[in-house]
This record gives sequence, structure tokens and C-alpha cells, in this order.
Amino acid sequence: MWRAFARLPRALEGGTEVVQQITLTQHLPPHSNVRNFCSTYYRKKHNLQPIIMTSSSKPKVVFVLGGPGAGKGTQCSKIVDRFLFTHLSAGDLLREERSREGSEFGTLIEDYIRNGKIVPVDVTCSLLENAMKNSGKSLFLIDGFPRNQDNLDGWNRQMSEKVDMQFVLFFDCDEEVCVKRCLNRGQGGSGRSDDNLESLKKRIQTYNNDSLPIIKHFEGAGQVKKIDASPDADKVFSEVERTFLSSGF
Ligand SMILES: Nc1ncnc2c1ncn2[C@@H]1O[C@H](COP(=O)(O)OP(=O)(O)OP(=O)(O)O)[C@@H](O)[C@H]1O
Ligand SMILES: Nc1ccn([C@H]2C[C@H](O)[C@@H](COP(=O)(O)O)O2)c(=O)n1
Repeated sequence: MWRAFARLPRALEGGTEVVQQITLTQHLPPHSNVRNFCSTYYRKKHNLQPIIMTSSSKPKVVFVLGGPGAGKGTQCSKIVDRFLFTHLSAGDLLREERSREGSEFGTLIEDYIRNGKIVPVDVTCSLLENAMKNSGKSLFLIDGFPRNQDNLDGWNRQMSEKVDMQFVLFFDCDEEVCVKRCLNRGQGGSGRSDDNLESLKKRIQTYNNDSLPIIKHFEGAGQVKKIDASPDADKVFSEVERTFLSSGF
């Protein structure tokens, strides 16, 4: 496959930078009009505007799910380095809000996080929507969301019409491996109030009872791309990379 990128200036898209990837088949002859038209050289030489093919101007979203410590954050930062995505972690946004001076939700968030429970969706969804708007970007990895039925219902109410959900990237990892990784992360000085055995037991329980059914729901709709998250991070990423490339990113 041969790829070209067309970048639409922010001003044209109401403040949202839209980067579209146009994939053409190899079958085009090397000097076909389409190829020439797409080439930066040709465009510059003839002072042409980039090609704009608008399939949708809505932001694109990939949900990233998996157990605590499965490696979602690690893989998201690799995806950001390789592709044009912006990473939004629901957990990070909640921790930020918890620490924000004057936040009315600080105590509630800390209680939910320490006890491995899922914060009510109105809080999380608003943090996500604000972060999306403030970024000015249009390709998002939404990490750790939706984590239960309340998250999914709230998203469907507030956001589903405003974005194009592409697929769910699911990092599949054994419970023991997940727990070990989180405990190591805690011992390495993560400073997270939930990287301890007591919180982890509750987080795993919440994952099994509340998050897995959501993944199954997406699976039933054919929207899940499952990745084995147990090998080392680079090996996991080669699978991830293949997935994004084959999805046209
Ligand atoms: N493939 C891997 N092999 C070994 N260790 C890994 C791998 N991926 C991530 N880790 C390590 O495991 C820990 C958890 O990884 P990470 O924070 O990416 O997981 P997460 O799924 O985002 O966790 P959480 O849901 O708890 O935020 C980190 O210390 C990370 O360095
Ligand atoms: N959708 C979400 C995501 C996260 N949380 C809370 C509860 C989690 O245990 C904690 C840490 O999330 P992580 O960094 O592991 O993704 O944050 C939530 O309530 N709702």
C-alpha cells in the first residue's frame, strides 16, 4: 500500500486540526495522475493545495482496555511516538482532577481510586470531553475507558454522536502478570495509592465483574482488536503497530 497525508489547516475545520490519511492501492502506475497529484514535490512545484478527502470531520477515537497493569499506558506512549494519536488516560485525568486545588471531586475520586471502584461517569466523561476539546487534535487513544456499564451509558449519552469510534484495543494479560507489574511499578516509586496488594485485589475484582462485560459487549459488535500483552513491551508493540497499520493509520 502507498500512503499520502493531507493536512487541513485548523481554520478550515472550526479549530480542529484534521489529519487525514489517504491510502491508495499499489495498482496505480508510478506516474499516474493520482500519484503525481499526491506527491509533495508535484504539489509544491505547481503550487497546488493538498488533497482533502473528507470521510468525516468528527474526531476519531480508539478505546484502550485491559486489566490493571496490562501495559495500556506503556503501549499508548509507543503508539503516540509512531502514529498521530493523542493519548488521554481516564485514570491520569482523574488523578489530575483529584490534585487540582478547589476541585469539588477530589475526595470522591481518591475514595474510588483507593478502593478500586469506578468513578461516576459524569465526572470522567466531562474530563475526557474537555481534554479532547482543549487539545485541538482529532485522533485520540482513550485509555481505561469505558470501564463499566455506567461509563458506557454516559459516553453514549454525551459523546457517541460527536466522535467516530474506530475500534477497541484490548490488551489481554493474565491476572498474576498484571498484579506483578503493578506491584513492581509501586516498588519503583509510582506514588500511586492503588499500587498495593489490597487495592489491586479490588481493582482486579472490578475489572472481572464490570470491565470484562464491556469488552465482551464490544467483541459481540466485532469492534475488538485483541493483543496478547504478556510478552515484553517491544514485542507487544509490534502487534499493536501491525493492527494500526492494517486499520489504515
Ligand atoms: N510488556 C510488558 N512487560 C513487562 N512489563 C511491562 C510491560 N508493559 C508494561 N510493563 C510495566 O508494567 C507496569 C504497568 O504498565 P502500564 O502502566 O503501562 O499499565 P496500565 O495497563 O496502563 O496500568 P493501569 O491500568 O494500572 O494504569 C509498568 O511498570 C510498566 O513499565
Ligand atoms: N474510566 C475510569 C478509569 C479509571 N478510574 C479510576 C479507578 C481506577 O482504579 C483508577 C486508576 O485507573 P488506571 O490508571 O489504572 O487506568 O482510576 C475510573 O474510576 N474510571
